[in-house]
Amino acid sequence: MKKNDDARRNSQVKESHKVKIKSRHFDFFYGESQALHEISLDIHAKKVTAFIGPSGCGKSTFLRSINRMNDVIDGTSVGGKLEIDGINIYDPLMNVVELRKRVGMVFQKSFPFPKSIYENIAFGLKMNFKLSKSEMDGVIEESLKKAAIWKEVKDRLNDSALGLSGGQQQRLCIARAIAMNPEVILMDEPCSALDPISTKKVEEFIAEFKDSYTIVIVTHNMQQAARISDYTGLFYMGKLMEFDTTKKIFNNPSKKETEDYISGKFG
Ligand SMILES: Nc1ncnc2c1ncn2[C@@H]1O[C@H](COP(=O)(O)OP(=O)(O)OP(=O)(O)O)[C@@H](O)[C@H]1O
Repeated sequence: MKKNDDARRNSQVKESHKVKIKSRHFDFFYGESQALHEISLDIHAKKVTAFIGPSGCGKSTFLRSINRMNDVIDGTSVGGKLEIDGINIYDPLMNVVELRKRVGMVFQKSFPFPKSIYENIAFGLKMNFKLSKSEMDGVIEESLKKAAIWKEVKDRLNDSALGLSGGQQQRLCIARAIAMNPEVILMDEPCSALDPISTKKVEEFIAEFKDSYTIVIVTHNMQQAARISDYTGLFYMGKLMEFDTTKKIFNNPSKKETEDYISGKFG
């Protein structure tokens, strides 16, 4: 009996370790205006989680809450609980710089620094790690390779990053994020400004490296959410309407609103 209990407890512990980010009754306010209401969900480690929903429903607000990107906006406040590895992200003792190292972000609009391709990645590395030149070169090459842009830039690392195409700039920003060796990568509509080929490259990056990172992506592209994610959450008017495996959400959602949104009846 004891053996069974131990086995069950061990499997429960293992199971709980798989949750990387845990949100319970999480509220978010811009001043007086409440943008998120009681968001409760588990984001699983080393899985891809997609957030979908009509414009203004709070997807980006929730995403940006995970690495406290919203802190820079005056007058914001939160309620409820948001944890990473069991630690409250909003604990006053949380080191936000460390948090953002662990939780990297790729934005809708890529914004490389007006520096060389090399410096775009080296900048953050120099600020955060003590690396020799050859170690730095190694990390930069590896990050650019993972982001599937190495072949295009390897002979022009000292050229300005602003000379790259939009799709290349977005992949450079992904390389910049992964160079910091994050545990979580937040992607806020990373493909919305990209052509289909660049979009495919970003999706290939996600598919290839999803076992190495916990990826959370906001997308308006329903097919993209269905293609690349393991879990999907539908936000609607600041609430989480439904959260489940992507398979369930797209094939057999529990709520009529989810079905209507997915089939394009509203949004
Ligand atoms: N900086 C801000 N100050 C005040 N209100 C904001 C701010 N940013 C967002 N909001 C409001 O919070 C709500 C949620 O916005 P959010 O950007 O999270 O939605 P979204 O689902 O990501 O939308 P979209 O798909 O259009 O990007 C909206 O009502 C929006 O107007």
